[in-house]
Amino acid sequence: MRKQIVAGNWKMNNGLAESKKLAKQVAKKVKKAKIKNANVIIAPTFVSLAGAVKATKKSKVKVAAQNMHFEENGAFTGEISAKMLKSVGVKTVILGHSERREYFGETDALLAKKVDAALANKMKVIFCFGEVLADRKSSNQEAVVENQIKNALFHLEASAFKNIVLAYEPVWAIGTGETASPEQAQDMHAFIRKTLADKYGDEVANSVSILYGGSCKPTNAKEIFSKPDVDGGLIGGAALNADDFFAIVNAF
Ligand SMILES: O=C[C@H](O)COP(=O)(O)O
Repeated sequence: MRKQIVAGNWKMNNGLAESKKLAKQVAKKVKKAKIKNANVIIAPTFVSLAGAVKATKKSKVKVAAQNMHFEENGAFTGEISAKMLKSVGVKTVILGHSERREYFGETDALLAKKVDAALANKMKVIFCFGEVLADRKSSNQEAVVENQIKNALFHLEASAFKNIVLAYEPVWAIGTGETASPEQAQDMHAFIRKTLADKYGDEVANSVSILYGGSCKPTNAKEIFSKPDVDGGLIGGAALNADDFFAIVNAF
């Protein structure tokens, strides 16, 4: 059975104290509710990772980074490597978020290198992709998504997918309040699974969790998560409030 996952991407929000507080609140709620069927992940900024790891130590909540560099160390001012993330207890990293692609020029080729570095360091990857509004309007969304996946991931062996979670995030739905409809999400997730199956076979395709991201809220999560190929969510704004985030976790 595929893992059901709800991951909160805190983006550039919260200092250390707020991050520790929110991490503790999430951990407490997950523990109290004895959540078994959903894997819960939070992704604070780099400066709060160690604090969040400590704050969630006795819970099942995992901590992820929002980005990393593909090199181990060296003259890369402002960057953080996989080994550094692991040194503070972080074993999961979000790669390919549309904000990284748009504002920091991250390309599929660069992302392929980051994915390789994360996997070589035995980290888990939440790999994001998705089309912009113009692609959707021109019915080009499947071709765009297929290329993003192929370019960054299809050099990998099938076994690598044990450590990869995919996150489909239509850019037009991120932070806009405009969610993809459950049907749009399902159609795309089924297409993504077929793309994987064509290359790696059904066993791999059916084992990879595919998350939906983009204005996912307590009010719409249940309907989106009820679709057969949607295995959870990558949550932005609603992950900054413990009650809202937990309501989404509880949507399973
Ligand atoms: O990584 C999370 C996504 O960008 C979704 O953000 P949002 O829930 O604020 O739309």
